[in-house]
Amino acid sequence: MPKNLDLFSAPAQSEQAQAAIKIGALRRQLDRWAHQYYVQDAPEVPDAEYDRAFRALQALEAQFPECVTPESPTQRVGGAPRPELTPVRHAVPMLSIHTETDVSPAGALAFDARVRRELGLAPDAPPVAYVAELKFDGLAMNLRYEAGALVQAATRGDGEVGEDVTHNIRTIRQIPLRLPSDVPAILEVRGEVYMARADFERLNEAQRERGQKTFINPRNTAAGAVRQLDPAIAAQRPLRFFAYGLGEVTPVAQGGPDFATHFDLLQQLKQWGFPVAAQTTQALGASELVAFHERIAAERDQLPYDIDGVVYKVDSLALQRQLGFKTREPRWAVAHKFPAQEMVTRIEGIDVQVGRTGKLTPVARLAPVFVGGVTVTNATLHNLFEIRKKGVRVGDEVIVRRAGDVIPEVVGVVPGKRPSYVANFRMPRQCPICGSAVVREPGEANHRCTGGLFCPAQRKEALLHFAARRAMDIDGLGEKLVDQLVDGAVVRTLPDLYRIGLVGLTALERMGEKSAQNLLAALEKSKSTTLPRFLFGLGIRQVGEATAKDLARHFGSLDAILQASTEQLLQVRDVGPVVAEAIHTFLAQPHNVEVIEQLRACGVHWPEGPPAERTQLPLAGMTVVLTGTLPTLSREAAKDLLEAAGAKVAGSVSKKTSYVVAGEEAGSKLAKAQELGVPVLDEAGLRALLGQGA
Ligand SMILES: NC(=O)c1ccc[n+]([C@@H]2O[C@H](COP(=O)([O-])OP(=O)(O)OC[C@H]3O[C@@H](n4cnc5c(N)ncnc54)[C@H](O)[C@@H]3O)[C@@H](O)[C@H]2O)c1
Ligand SMILES: [Zn+2]
Repeated sequence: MPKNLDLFSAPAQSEQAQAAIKIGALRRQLDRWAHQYYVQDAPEVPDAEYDRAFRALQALEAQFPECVTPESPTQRVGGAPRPELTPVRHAVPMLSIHTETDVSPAGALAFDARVRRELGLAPDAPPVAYVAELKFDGLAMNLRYEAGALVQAATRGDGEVGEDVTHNIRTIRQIPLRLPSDVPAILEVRGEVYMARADFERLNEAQRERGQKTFINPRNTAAGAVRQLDPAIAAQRPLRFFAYGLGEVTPVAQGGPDFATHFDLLQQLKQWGFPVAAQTTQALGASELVAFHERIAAERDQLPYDIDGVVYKVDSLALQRQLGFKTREPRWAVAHKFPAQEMVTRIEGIDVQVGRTGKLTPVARLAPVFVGGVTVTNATLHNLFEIRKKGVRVGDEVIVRRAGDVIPEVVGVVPGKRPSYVANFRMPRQCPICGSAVVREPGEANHRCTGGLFCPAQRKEALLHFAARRAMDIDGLGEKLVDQLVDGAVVRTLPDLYRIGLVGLTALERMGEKSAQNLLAALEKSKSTTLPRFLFGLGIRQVGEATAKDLARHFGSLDAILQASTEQLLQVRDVGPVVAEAIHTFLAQPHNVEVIEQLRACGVHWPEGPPAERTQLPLAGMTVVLTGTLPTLSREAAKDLLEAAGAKVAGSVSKKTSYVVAGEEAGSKLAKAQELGVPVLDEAGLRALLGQGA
């Protein structure tokens, strides 16, 4: 195409005008995001998204330097301080750090090359000494000590003026309030306040249980806590600290410390009682920086806190001074990032998974996204309430977080990107695995499958629970064997357990004839049980050992329980509406009743009696304490017998104790009984009391 010289006589002009429009748009976008991030502690987009726009702006400004203004986000640090907090002017500005976003070793090579060039080093000059550190993902803090006492803690703010947050920082145990006597008169320690991942997960778990809004990530949670007005709230958020540098310090001429290297300075900080990350190390030349980056990238998931990269600093403080600063960043340091732990992607669908305990978890199917170093296609949405709170719908662009070995989760929706109308997600009313009714108990955030024993998703858990010592007490039926039995389709439901024969068992891998015989004997023995153990073993939600005992005592027989209405269930001691409803729902599922009938048909049996309402139990009102080892009865068995007879079994002896049953090696409880004059029985005496003869 021939050039039209007339029409394009001023191409630079229009190109620049176009660039100016783009620059304006990027700055507005970045300013909005930075406000949400730095001032509100509630980012709208992941860092990777912010960084991309930031780099686009930097590239345009590099091309059109006349468009650069001091207000541009590329020329400034952080965000405006919160007006409710007292402003603090930093004695030494708190800067940003130049970021190498190239996650390959090239990032370190580029930094080393720049340092060498700026120091005017010849190509054959020896390698530069660096310190390699972790880049903690928290918020920067300046701790000012005067005469060894913490007098002020301030955030970075816009780098010149930060916020006074001393009231909150005092609640962080890792930050010393007093320093040893050898510290300089003025000492400002700089470092990062952060929240450990496990603490963050626990905090969110608690929020979820209370049906309250969850936090997006540890960084913003830590920043939000530090910038609270109320120190009580900050004190409830478990915050931690790592030191990585200094601010103002008493000058050498006035007796201040004279460090030669950054590394020496960090060692001194450690001595004075500040936490310094163990990974911090000296590194010689670009090759050792690359090795550090690789090593930490591999360790990153195992670290107990989030890092978003590593930081390299020129070790010699003299060389640092020689290199100096650019507008917003030192020339002697660089941040070398790792793959982002939060990314934006689209939700293509929402599936529902059923866990081992019957909990239904909505899981987002995602357009594949590279996050936290792996490609992620699914992320948990936790439960229906989380979905509603976050306003997540299919088709939405969402922020996905994957940090450490925590399962990837959807933390929020990117606003303003929703496609045309999409219906709200609904929980299925039937379990997607077994078709049983799905319920949500009052006050619970989670939906659950009521299938219990019948639900394949819950089979292994149900079998283990049934076999447990306090339930049917099937010796030798542990996790590994249950896995084998279920995975090999040998056992589908509880009654199948009593149908496996020697042939079926010895066919299993690693199962010798002797162990098979032992298991069969244990199964046979378990058939003779008690009603409370059997009820507990069924794994009905809300029915623990104590409730199982109350139910058995109250109704006397299984059939009476099976026929009980919710109202009748409510008459049982300690059974409230939630428990009654759980029992009723369980027993209303025909397949659960079927399992019970089959177990009885297999020979599982227990002594039954008349309901407690009509007969006064022989030991009602008595309190008995067990101590020492009885000749034939186990502690559990003695307790079962006593409770079945209406006695209460207590853990300590008092004046109100009716009897102490003492076996061999009885200790202080026996002594106490004698001291208080409480009657003491041996096993024979116990059996007599129970009316079973000696
Ligand atoms: N998601 C958003 O909307 C949004 C908005 C604004 C900024 N951001 C994010 O904030 C970051 C940019 O902010 P920045 O200018 O504060 O730079 P930066 O956070 O990338 O680097 C400077 C900071 O690193 C921290 N740091 C951690 N370990 C350190 C160590 N060992 N030595 C020294 N400093 C260490 C300090 O707090 C320091 O202030 C980017 O990651 C950006 O993505 C995100
Ligand atoms: Zn189910």
